[in-house]
Amino acid sequence: MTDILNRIVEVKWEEVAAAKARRSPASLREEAEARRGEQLGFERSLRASIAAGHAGVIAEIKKASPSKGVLREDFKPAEIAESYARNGAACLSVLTDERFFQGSVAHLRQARAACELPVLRKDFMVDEYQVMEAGAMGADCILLIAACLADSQMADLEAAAHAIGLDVLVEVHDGDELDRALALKTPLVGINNRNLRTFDVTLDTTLDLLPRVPADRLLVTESGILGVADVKRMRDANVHAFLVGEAFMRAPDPGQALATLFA
Ligand SMILES: O=C(O)c1ccccc1NCC(=O)[C@H](O)[C@H](O)COP(=O)(O)O
Repeated sequence: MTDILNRIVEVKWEEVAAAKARRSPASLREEAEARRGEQLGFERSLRASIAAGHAGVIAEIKKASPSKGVLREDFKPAEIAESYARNGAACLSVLTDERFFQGSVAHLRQARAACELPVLRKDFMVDEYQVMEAGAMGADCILLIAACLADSQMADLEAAAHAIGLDVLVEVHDGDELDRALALKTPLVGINNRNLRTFDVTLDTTLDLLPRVPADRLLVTESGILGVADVKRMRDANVHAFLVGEAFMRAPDPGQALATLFA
């Protein structure tokens, strides 16, 4: 049976083909290249927050997810972004996938315009066209998920992102994916505590892989950070960068939830 990750990737290829028919890759690349230099420095902002003694929080803006359904009915990306910025987020992560997460490019644009924080385009990248879209829409960073990319695809997508000024967060879930991610140039390595095929979540994923992450990489623990005990467990293990979605999206004031979680 096709698992959800395979299904998402199939849909992404369909979307890319349709998008290329609407607008040529050359025209899109021109717009992305014209925006080179406008990026706010995703990695820089994370590192600055940590160097200042805070957690480096990538605060996510997502309306829904395949594992949890709708997380937030009252969904206003600009207000959420502004609240995150006021409450100490280092960066934003905005879902742009429509089919599975009810996200959109408009959400990213609204969030980016509402504050000064750098933004990750959170989507399932399979083709360089999507990287150019990210640059053109004003993203500062893209996500590469090792579970759905071959080595050569990851390297090509990373090179395309760097060429237009975007940072890259490479996401892994096990030792094999980590080895493959470490062959890339990017220092940003996300360890996803959620298995994207089964949806099982355990923070042990980060703790188990942590000793294998070289000191020159910036490790981001992703998913399943729900309470102060989770944050403490990670900080005690010397993990200082976090990608958090659900815990904030379910709160009446997402920024206030961030401040409480990382007090
Ligand atoms: O969240 C899902 O259900 C999901 C399913 C399939 C692929 C990716 C998925 N989520 C993406 C993420 O990893 C999270 O949005 C992100 O790490 C934040 O996680 P959380 O704090 O648990 O919302």
